[in-house]
Amino acid sequence: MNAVEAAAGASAPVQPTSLEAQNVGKKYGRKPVLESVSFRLHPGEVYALAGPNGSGKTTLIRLLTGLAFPTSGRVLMLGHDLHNGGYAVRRYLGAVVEAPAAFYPHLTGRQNLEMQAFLSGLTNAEARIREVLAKLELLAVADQPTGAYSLGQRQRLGLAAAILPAPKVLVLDEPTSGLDPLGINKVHEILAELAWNGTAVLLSTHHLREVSGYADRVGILGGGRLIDEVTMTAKGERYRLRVSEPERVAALLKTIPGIENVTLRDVVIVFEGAPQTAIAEVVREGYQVQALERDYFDLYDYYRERVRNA
Ligand SMILES: Nc1ncnc2c1ncn2[C@@H]1O[C@H](COP(=O)(O)OP(=O)(O)OP(=O)(O)O)[C@@H](O)[C@H]1O
Repeated sequence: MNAVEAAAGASAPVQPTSLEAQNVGKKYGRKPVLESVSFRLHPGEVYALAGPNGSGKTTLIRLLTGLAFPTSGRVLMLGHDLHNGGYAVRRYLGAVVEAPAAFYPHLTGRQNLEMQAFLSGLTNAEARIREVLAKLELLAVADQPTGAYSLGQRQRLGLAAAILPAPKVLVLDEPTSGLDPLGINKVHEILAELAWNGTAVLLSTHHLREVSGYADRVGILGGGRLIDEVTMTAKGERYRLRVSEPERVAALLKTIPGIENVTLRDVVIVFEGAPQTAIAEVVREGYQVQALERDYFDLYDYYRERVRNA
């Protein structure tokens, strides 16, 4: 076992971080496109990158996959510096950058995957190729030249090629662009399943509501900086409260131990923590409670606010 295999966790008791950006920056000429971006991704986690057009998602993905060099900082894949000596770990990477991926148009989908398998050193890949074609619902067109594929079919073949060698790290730039609604769902299902089986998945996306169902963290890029990182699994239970004097009650709630992140949205108070504690105190202080309900976290709303206020 060589050092790379050891780092990839072949028999090591503790798996290293799958993918890590450490203060990554990128300039084109004098223009900074990314500044000091840091995050970590572990095996089995899904990290979604969101951000407005031009915020730097594709640039970051090019750096994370070794297609471009950072101007500052470094990228670690499976514990190795991807741009400095750690080139061999790329064999554990599956990626689609600048989708849809390019294919030989005169070859069929299956032949393109056979070529990919050969280049990746996969032997006896026939069954695996059939498996990924079935997973991406491409068996019906598998023996047609890819030059005749629709955008959505090429997009799905790109993902099939990326997952063919069962990568430990999967990085995808907008894998659902150009897909119909059922295709979008299918791709998200596949990514969730891959993560469930241990693959670390990073994707850039504009489909916030879909990824919020299974992403562990969502990084929000704005103007080349990671302006926020939302941990989806740790989202506390939140409540919406309507009362007679919202501003005073919001101020009161902020003083109660265990009640956190109190905000006022117009006349509605949103807070995290035990609702019984909050209501008991509000009533004791003589305010009238008009309504109390669960506030489900909406990543899209949160993102809109965050980007607007960045
Ligand atoms: N090769 C390049 N040379 C100069 N500037 C570049 C280059 N590539 C990207 N940029 C600039 O970097 C910024 C970020 O671009 P990038 O494509 O990474 O954004 P994005 O978030 O992926 O956008 P979109 O959502 O539209 O795909 C843009 O201002 C873009 O013009």
